[in-house]
This record gives sequence, structure tokens and C-alpha cells, in this order.
Amino acid sequence: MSPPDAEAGTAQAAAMARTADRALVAAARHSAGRTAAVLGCTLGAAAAALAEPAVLGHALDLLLRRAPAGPAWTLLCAAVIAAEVLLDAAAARLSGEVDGRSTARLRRLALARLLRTAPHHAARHTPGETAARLTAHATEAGKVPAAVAHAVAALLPPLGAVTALFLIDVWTALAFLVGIPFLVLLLRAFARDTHMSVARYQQVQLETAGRLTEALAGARTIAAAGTAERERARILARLPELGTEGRRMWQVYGATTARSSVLMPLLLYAVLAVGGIRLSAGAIGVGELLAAVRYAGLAAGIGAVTGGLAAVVRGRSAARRTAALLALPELGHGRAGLPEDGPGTLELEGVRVVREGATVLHDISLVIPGGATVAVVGRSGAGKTLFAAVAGRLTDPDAGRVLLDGVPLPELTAEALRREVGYAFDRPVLLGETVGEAIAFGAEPDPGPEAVRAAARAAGADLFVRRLPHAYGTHLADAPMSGGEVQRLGLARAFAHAGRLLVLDDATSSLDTVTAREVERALAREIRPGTRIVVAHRLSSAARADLVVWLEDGRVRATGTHEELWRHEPAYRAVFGAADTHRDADRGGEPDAELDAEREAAR
Ligand SMILES: Nc1ncnc2c1ncn2[C@@H]1O[C@H](COP(=O)(O)OP(=O)(O)OP(=O)(O)O)[C@@H](O)[C@H]1O
Repeated sequence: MSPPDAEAGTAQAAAMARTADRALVAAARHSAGRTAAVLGCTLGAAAAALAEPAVLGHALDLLLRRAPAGPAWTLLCAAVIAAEVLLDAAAARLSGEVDGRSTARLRRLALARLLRTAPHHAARHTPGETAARLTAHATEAGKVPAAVAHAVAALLPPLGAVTALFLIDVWTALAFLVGIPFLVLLLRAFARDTHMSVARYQQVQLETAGRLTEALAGARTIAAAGTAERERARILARLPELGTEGRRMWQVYGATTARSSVLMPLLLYAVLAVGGIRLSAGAIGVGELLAAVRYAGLAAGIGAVTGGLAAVVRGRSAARRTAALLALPELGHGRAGLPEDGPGTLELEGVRVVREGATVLHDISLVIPGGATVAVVGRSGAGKTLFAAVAGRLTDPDAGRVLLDGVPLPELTAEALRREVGYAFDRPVLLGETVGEAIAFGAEPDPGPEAVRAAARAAGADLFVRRLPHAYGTHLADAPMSGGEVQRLGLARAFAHAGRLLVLDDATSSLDTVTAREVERALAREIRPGTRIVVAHRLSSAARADLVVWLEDGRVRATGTHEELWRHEPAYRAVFGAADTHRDADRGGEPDAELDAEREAAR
């Protein structure tokens, strides 16, 4: 990596860490009351643990001296021990609740951002990675607020215990302090080594999940190519690394525990030795020696601190993975509405779109009159889908602006935008429980069964839907459909809440010619009138449009009616794969057998 790249990488990592920490703070705030209760209970339990040696030691000294206050102190011992146990149990129960609520909060934040970003930004992460970031990593990150409370509370016994040691006897306390630098070194090494291992482990986990999801999505291709074994090997390729990192984490943990199990007894023996000398010198009593040894044990409570620290380290590392979704740029919305009864005039002013550093739409300026049907044509990769995406604000241009009835699209409220701009795609994803719900999906207010059926009729879907076991009430999972049938439901969904602008991005590509023609006719007659942008590969779609926008290499090569372009532009005819013959040209842009066949069918 070159120095500037490395700097950019470091800056990006720092920004991600800040986003992750902000998200964790938001998650902690969401269950602030419960987190405070966890802290209260853990601190209370720690305080009780801290009081216990003193109370026990004092009670022992009183009992040895047969003092009258002895039994009262014994009761106090019981109360302190009970408080410690009960508060510990309450903290464990509340921690579970805080973990659950924080995880849910993180997931909601990340999911909301994912749904509010432009599709090409969301596509930066593979579906498998996204799923892992929203599930396993969010769960791990959700444990941070309670883990911080535990880690903070875990500091109390050691700090309090050192103070108590000093109060009991300075020399005994100093004997303990000699071992503190070793404890600090141990903790630092643990935090550093775990962080590195956890980060690598989670990265490998993400990549493996990504490969698995890719393979599931491409299962047909893999089966057809007979590469299942190779694919299996590719998915599992990093499994050994996962094992290595997992083992390394346990090794770090094991080494820390081993070192602390050597250090701790040494410390305790040192305290015991010095305490014994002080006892024989009459400086402290038996109970105080007992308390001193117990405090030394509490002060060296590295287990509790490292446990809490490890959960915080793992959680913060996982939070960075989830925060990658939170860092996706948001497609914000304004507060404006559209003028009542506007015709749906669409204006593109100097629209430029950049992807991966390359300009893929170049300074497009044009006006699409309200109510017009516009066909966007061009060779594969010419920029038609991007044009369609910018026209209805699935994405924002990198320069220039798009206005609908005079209002820049980013100024519109999300509701106004989605009410008035509808989309249908070549491969729609159906959402909802039943077929009827899938058609009504996103329409506000609910269009009702009649409108759903009318939309399905217009999209040529009514007939096959009625043949399903429960017609429109059939669950999507029980309705296996062909690509063309899914496409028709996607069209029906767009028709069910057609606003003043409807964008059909290759939305009839899987339909047979006759059905596609019927859909186009229904669109003209049965659906609310408005502006239509139709990304078209079919010549007939271009021929029926009021205006054709012809794209080439991300630029508008020409606009005009299909007849004009067909007659005067041989390259335009080539877009449809038509031979540049006089016969075709003379036919005013209706040259192929497809249109002839349609006409025949229409008769
Ligand atoms: N997210 C992206 N990252 C990088 N390049 C992109 C991205 N989206 C689109 N492009 C590029 O922009 C160009 C236009 O893409 P677009 O999908 O709009 O083409 P198209 O005309 O719709 O093609 P087709 O007819 O094959 O669907 C292509 O070269 C494509 O590779």
C-alpha cells in the first residue's frame, strides 16, 4: 500500500470507529435506565464483595475477643453476603435485557440506513456480508453497553481492595503493589492480542458468509457448469484461517489466565508473608490478616476485569462491522410536495453520474413533457438503467439535478416521491405475505381488492393468479412462478399505485410479444394517465412511444420520434439489430417480423 493509500485507509478506519462508537452510545441510551440499573447492581455487588472481608474479619476479631457486638456483626456478614449474591443475580438478568435491547437498536439503525441509501451503495456489501453484519456482529456489539457496566464495576473491587489494604496496613499494601506493574502489562497485552485476533476472525467470517450467499444465489449456474465441488472449496477456503484465529483467541485467553494464575498466588503469598510478620509484631489482628489476604485476592481480580474487557473489545470490533452499514450515505428527503394536478413534467439539467471513478452518464439535459411516453433505448451498457434510476430518484446524480413538475426531487418528502413515482423492474422482488399483498405493497392508502385485481388485469396477471390455490390470497411461498409471471406481478404492483411518473425498467422483458403489447395497451388506457419512461429493448415499445431518448456510452446521442430516428439514423436501426436496408427504412421504423406478428395478433 502506498503512503497516501495507507493514510486514507487509516482515516477511514478511524471514521468507522467513530461511527461505531456513536452507534454504541445510541444503543446504550436506548436502554439507559436498564444499563444504569446493571451498573447499579454490579457496583452494589462489588461494594458488597468489598465490604465482605472487612465485615467478616471484624466479626472474627470480635468473636475471638468474645465481645457482645459479635452476633450482630455475624448478622451483618449474612446481609452483606446475601446482598452480593442477589445483586449479582439481578445484574445478570438485567444484562440479558440490555444486550437484547441494544442489539435490536443497532439492527434497527443499520437496517434503516440500508433501506435509506441508494441501491448502488447498498450493493457495496454482498447480501451474505450484510446479513452477518446485521445478525452475528450486531449481537456481539449489542453486548457492549452491559459489558462496559460490568467492566467499570469490575474496577471497583481491585481499587477498593487496594485502598482497604492500605487502611489495614501500609506494609502489607506495599507488598501487593510491587506486583501491580506486572498485572497492568498482562492486561494491556491481552487487550491488544484479542483485538487483533477478533478483528481477523470477524473479517474471515464476513467473507465466508458473502461467498456462501453468492453461491446460493448462483446455484443454477453452478449446477449447470458442474462446478459444485470447486464452489464448495471456494466457500470453505478460509475455514482454516477461521480455525487459526479462533484458536489464537483461546490461546491469548489461556496464556493470560496461565500468567495470572502464576502471578496471583505469588502476590497472595507476598501479602500473607508480610501480613504474618506484621501479625507477629502485633501491628494487626488475625481478622485483619484474613481481610488483607481476601483484599489482595480481590485487588488481583484480573479475571473479572479481563472478562469484561474482552467482551468490550469483541463488541467494539463487531460494532465496526455493523457500522459499515451505518456509514452508507443516506438519500435524504426534503419537505416539499408536488403541485396539485401537475402533468408530470420531468426535467434533467446537466445530469452526470459517476460510478467507481468513471463517468457513466454525461451531462444529460432534456425535458420530458408531462403525460408523454418516452422510450429510453440504447445498446447494452449505454446507461438506460442509470437514466431510469436518476429519473425517479432511486439514486442522486453526482452533478446536475432532476425536477418533477418544477420541484427538484431531493426537495420532495419521501411520501410525495413514492406516491407519485412508481417503478417496475425486469426482475422484481415480491414483498408481502400473499400475492394480493405483493401487488398492494407500498401503496398508501391500501388500494383494496378491486384495485389490486384491476392492476393485475392490466399487467396480464389476473388469469394466472386466479388459477392459484387461493387466488390473490395464495401465500407467495406456495405460488411457484415463472420469470414472466413474477414480472407481471411487479408490473401490477407499479400499476396499483401509479402516480404521475411511472418508470418501467425493462419491465416486460420476460413477457411474450403479445402479452407485452397487451400490457402496453392497458397502460395507455386503464392506468392513471401520467408520464411514462420505458427502458426498452423491443422495437415495438420504441415505435409506440411519443418520444425516444437514444443513449450511447452514457450520452444522449439523439432524441426524436422513433420514425424520425429510424428513417434518418442507420446507427439507431442497428441498436435493434435491424439491417440497414432501404426496405426497412422505408417502412418508417416498423421493420421486423416482431411488429408484423403483433399486428397479426391484434387483428
Ligand atoms: N454500481 C456501478 N458500479 C460501476 N459501474 C456501474 C455501476 N452501475 C452501472 N455501471 C456502469 O454504467 C454503465 C451503464 O449501466 P446501465 O446499467 O445503466 O446500462 P444499461 O444501458 O441499462 O445496460 P443493459 O441494457 O445491459 O441493462 C455500464 O457500463 C455499467 O457497467
